[in-house]
Amino acid sequence: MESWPPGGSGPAEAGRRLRGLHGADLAASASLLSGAGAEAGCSAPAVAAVLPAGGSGERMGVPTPKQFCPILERPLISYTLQALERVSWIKDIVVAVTGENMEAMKYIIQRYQHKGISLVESGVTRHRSIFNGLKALAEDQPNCRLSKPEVVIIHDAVRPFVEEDVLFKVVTAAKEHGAAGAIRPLVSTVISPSVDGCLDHSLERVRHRASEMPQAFLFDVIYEAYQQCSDYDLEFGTECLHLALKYCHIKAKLIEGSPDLWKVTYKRDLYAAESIIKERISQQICVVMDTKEDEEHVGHRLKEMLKNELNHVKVTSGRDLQQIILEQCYNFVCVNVMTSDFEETQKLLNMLEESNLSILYPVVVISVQFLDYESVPFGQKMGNLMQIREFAKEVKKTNILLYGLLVYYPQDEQKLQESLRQGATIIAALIKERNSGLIGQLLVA
Ligand SMILES: Nc1ccn([C@@H]2O[C@H](COP(=O)(O)OP(=O)(O)OP(=O)(O)O)[C@@H](O)[C@H]2O)c(=O)n1
Ligand SMILES: O=C(CO)[C@H](O)[C@H](O)COP(=O)(O)O
Repeated sequence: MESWPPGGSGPAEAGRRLRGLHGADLAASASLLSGAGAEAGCSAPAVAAVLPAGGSGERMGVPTPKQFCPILERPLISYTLQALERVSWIKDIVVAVTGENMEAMKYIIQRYQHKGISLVESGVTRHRSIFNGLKALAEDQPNCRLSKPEVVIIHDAVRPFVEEDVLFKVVTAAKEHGAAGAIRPLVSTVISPSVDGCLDHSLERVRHRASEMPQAFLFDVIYEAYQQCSDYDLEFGTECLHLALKYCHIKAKLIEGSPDLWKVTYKRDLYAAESIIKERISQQICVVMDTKEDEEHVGHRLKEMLKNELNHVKVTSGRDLQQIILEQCYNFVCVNVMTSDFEETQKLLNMLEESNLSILYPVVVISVQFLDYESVPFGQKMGNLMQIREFAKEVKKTNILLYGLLVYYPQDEQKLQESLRQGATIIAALIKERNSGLIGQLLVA
């Protein structure tokens, strides 16, 4: 059985999971859930999640249902699954998809190595899809391989940025109150039009909230509500918390959620989601050198320049590459001062390929060479460096984006400073943009 509070597995995983959880919240919730014994790692409530993913995404206005739209070449739903499956105390995840998309969903699970996912057929409305997911978890179903959880999380497949802390809060609150859901302040005021298209009345914005996801329920409460509810509710309802109130008299606890919980609905939301993901995977850059670092070293100076250029980003040295890969750093700058080939870059690429790091996100590798006209003739240098195109094509197959950067290395200190600054700007742009159209290019600073 999983230990509670969450985060009881391997150190790297645990570190990742616990980010964003606050000690006081954890302690309070742990004791709330289980009485004494929080410090000893007491038993967790059995928690499962149901993800409705059977919609057609009409408002998105593209033929592909939005949950399958690619973001950095990976379907949106895979990000949501990733966010839920990394939470160790969620035992089962049930995804409701249309029969038509069942095979595509199976492929996504296999391709991105998702674990603990069960599929059920969705219904013609969101409520019906959720009900199908709940049925799969209920005890009274024949041939059911899933076990009935104490608490069930309901979360839209198209809300990829759900964090463990909000899941933890809704589950904890559901255990106490029977139901709980994330809310956000309203962005716009809600008004009611009359039949003639004129304003009937408007709501006082500060007194209302937008209901978001995730929501969590005692399983028996929400299952009972779905069993009791009318066809009208199943057809036109949009709020699970409302069903718990209407049919089980449960007043849901409302939990303040983060702005990233919004539901991907329109095309612009895909662009926003892509930007958030790019931003998140660009927070750490590992600089690998082909020589020992010292302060005067041109590679070291480039690294310092990079730190100045990206002052919110963690720039580390690649001394322990295995560890850095394990910590999920997605950006590598391979600085070649002593050599003018790709030996070091190739070693790094091999390690990355073996690690499978790039299964979920594109990994950027920038191979930096210095151009000193006085020691190596330009033509000879270029001849070597053009091989980068072939390497780049090869590693692109495993989702590694390889770029080349040639930094001019003049004797004049001021000019050198300028080309290092330019190099750092190019590196920052390549990492931020992750443009697969530019792979294999040799950019010059
Ligand atoms: N019959 C349906 C309809 C919706 N959903 C899911 O419910 C979530 C939230 O619904 P919504 O944003 O409305 O999705 P769509 O119905 O696909 O979008 P639209 O209303 O624009 O058509 C989505 O993950 C969607 O796939 C579902 O499982 N089954
Ligand atoms: O925001 C929500 C919480 O209640 C639901 O995600 C929303 O109601 C889904 O409804 P629709 O399918 O109409 O977008």
